[in-house]
Amino acid sequence: METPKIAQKPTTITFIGAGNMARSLIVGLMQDQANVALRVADPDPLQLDAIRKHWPGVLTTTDNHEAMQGADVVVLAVKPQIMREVAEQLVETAQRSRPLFVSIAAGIREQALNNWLGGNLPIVRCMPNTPALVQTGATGLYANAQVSTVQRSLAESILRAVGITLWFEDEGKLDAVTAVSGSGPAYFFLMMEAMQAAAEQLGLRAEDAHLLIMQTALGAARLALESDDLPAELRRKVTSKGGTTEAALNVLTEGGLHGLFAKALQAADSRSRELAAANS
Ligand SMILES: NC(=O)C1=CN([C@@H]2O[C@H](COP(=O)(O)OP(=O)(O)OC[C@H]3O[C@@H](n4cnc5c(N)ncnc54)[C@H](OP(=O)(O)O)[C@@H]3O)[C@@H](O)[C@H]2O)C=CC1
Ligand SMILES: O=C(O)[C@@H]1CCC=N1
Repeated sequence: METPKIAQKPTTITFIGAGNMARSLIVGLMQDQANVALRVADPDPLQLDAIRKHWPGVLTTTDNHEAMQGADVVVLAVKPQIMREVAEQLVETAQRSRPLFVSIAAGIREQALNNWLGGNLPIVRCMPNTPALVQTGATGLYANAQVSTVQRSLAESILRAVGITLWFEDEGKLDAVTAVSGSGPAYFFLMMEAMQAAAEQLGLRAEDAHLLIMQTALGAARLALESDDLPAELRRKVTSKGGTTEAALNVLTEGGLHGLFAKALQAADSRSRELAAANS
């Protein structure tokens, strides 16, 4: 006879804000079939309708306070520029119910957020990325001193349901994480766009170019992840002396690709710090 499973109470997770990043996390979590009950609050009823249509089990509301009632975890997923206004409206509910807050906002420091929410609350700051949508996300996490061991595991299990996680003991490192993996998918998408345009200029049909580029990106990422070789060695293995790859790579290096990436990531890191300074 099959042993009956002990039904565990699902963890209630409330999302404040149902934009691009929150939806990636929500879809990833629903696909993971984790034992969670999701609630989502957003001012846009159309946004909420779209979520309910796909996931009828998700409770949606335009009222942030209602969504927070009895939640174990509250994910703050609004733009950094409006985080203060949103958080200050939640003080009463936050101090009464004291859930674990998880902020995904770029730049906003834990100390500032804690002050806006009334103080002395457990807060995990994290920097996820949109590939969470297909459970291939990468998230950097930082916990303040009020976060218990159980809450730390809880935050980690939520983000691990949609990809890999990495803890940082120094909150300042999250600016670099934002520049590398938070914004990172956009760099690869831009490269795909550029390769697509170039491939079409070479005479390939759009759909053929698209398929070749996507599979090559996937193959390169999987190879780099699974191989014992570092990317530099994998690159060398593609590059025959006097061949086609060498011709292309010369153009990219002479065009200053390394310097461009250094400047681009520096700009993202600086912007994250600026957002922190403007909201401290
Ligand atoms: N996009 C990404 O790849 C990543 C984003 N982040 C972070 O995630 C956060 C959200 O970014 P993103 O998803 O891109 O932005 P979006 O603008 O797509 O999402 C923000 C959502 O918050 C809603 N909102 C506005 N005001 C309120 C309010 N008072 N209460 C509840 N919800 C509200 C917005 O509604 P409306 O549109 O109607 O104003 C919108 O749906 C940011 O802090 C960002 O730094 C972190 C990692 C990656
Ligand atoms: O562009 C942004 O500010 C957010 C944070 C990382 C990705 N998107």
